[in-house]
Amino acid sequence: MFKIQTLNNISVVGLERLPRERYEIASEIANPDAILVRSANMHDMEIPASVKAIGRAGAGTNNVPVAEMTRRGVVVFNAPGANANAVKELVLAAMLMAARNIAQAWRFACELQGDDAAIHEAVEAGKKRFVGFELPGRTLGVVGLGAIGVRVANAARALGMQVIGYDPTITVQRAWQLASDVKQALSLDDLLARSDFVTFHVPLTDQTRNMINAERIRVLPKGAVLLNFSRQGILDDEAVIAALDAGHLYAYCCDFPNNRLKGHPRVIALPHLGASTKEAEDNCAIMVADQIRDYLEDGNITNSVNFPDIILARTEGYRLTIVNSNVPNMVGQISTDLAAAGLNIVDMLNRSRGDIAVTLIDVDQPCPEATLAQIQAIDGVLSVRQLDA
Ligand SMILES: NC(=O)c1ccc[n+]([C@@H]2O[C@H](COP(=O)([O-])OP(=O)(O)OC[C@H]3O[C@@H](n4cnc5c(N)ncnc54)[C@H](O)[C@@H]3O)[C@@H](O)[C@H]2O)c1
Ligand SMILES: O=C(O)[C@H](O)COP(=O)(O)O
Repeated sequence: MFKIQTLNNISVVGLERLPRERYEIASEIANPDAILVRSANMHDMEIPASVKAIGRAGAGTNNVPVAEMTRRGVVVFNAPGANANAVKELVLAAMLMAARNIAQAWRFACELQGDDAAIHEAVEAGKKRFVGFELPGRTLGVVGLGAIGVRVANAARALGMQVIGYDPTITVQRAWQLASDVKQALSLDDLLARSDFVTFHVPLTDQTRNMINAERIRVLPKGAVLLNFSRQGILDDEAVIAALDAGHLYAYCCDFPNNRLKGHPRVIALPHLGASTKEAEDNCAIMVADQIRDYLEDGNITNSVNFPDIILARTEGYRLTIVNSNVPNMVGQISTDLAAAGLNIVDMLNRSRGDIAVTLIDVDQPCPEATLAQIQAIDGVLSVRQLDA
């Protein structure tokens, strides 16, 4: 029986991928084998030694102590692209809300007083305060052309906007998906100088934290709109508010309200709704549940943010999953221990990523506890598991 701890609400259709006869799932459970999480902050929690895998039912893993988990041999999965359409749709909605002053106009309409004739009169007198502008011909700068950024860029092209992208580490797959008339910015400043709207779709890292500060905002044309549906911390909120107050920025739309942003007349701050659609929640939960199950039951790894992909079809016999440092002679030492125990290797695969390597070994008989302990004791081995036949 595998034990799964959930730190946030995870869609039921995902949890149903983990059959009840093999999985016990609860928000509080002793010695879990794996943790399923959305945005709960795991940096300050004690992660039990029993944990072998963490599944982030979403994209960003900045709430998970990934480096520490790597040192412990714990695989961290996410659900790349599973919520990208949901975020794209919210970004488009926010662009339209900013361009047409929808939040301010709606607030105005909600506060109208008097009988219907008085309201009608106030509407016709007041609507001139909310005159907006249209999107075709305006330029959208997209920073980060991954699963979300590419979808936003292509949708903006379909709305008649000019689109410029900036992503120094774009993958070949994403470059293929991008509409061919999306222009490439030479640098972040090049993109900022040419954009009426700028939207950010990068992970929060030491490199992206505060990538938009007061100096960078000055590079933007007057009247630009910034959109942050990526993470709090990528833009310097104080600098954004100062630029809004000075009239340099037209509006700021984001998914991360705080005391400074909420209530500001030129800020549309939503309550982290980017991935909050039924479709996205289901997609993310299904993806990570399948990945966790494949790892716990068969040692296979897909969509990990810290471990290599490794997939070895299960045929017969017993499987060992070994996580070790990516240094010479690990496989040699492991096979020597197996040979000494008289075990025959039926199939084997080794994959590495950075400092970490994973070895899957299928053997014809169960591996004795003493041999497992011997392998675990090899310098550089982080974890050893024997999986059921
Ligand atoms: N608001 C929400 O609910 C919500 C939902 C999903 C994702 N997100 C956030 O959006 C981020 C992006 O999600 P995604 O699914 O597109 O991820 P992704 O990994 O598919 O794409 C991220 C892209 O950013 C690029 N990048 C990294 N550093 C960069 C830099 N300094 N400059 C320019 N580009 C850079 C990468 O090369 C990659 O192409 C997530 O990490 C998460 O923080 C928020
Ligand atoms: O990185 C993500 O996928 C989003 O921020 C979604 O977070 P959520 O799962 O808490 O909605």
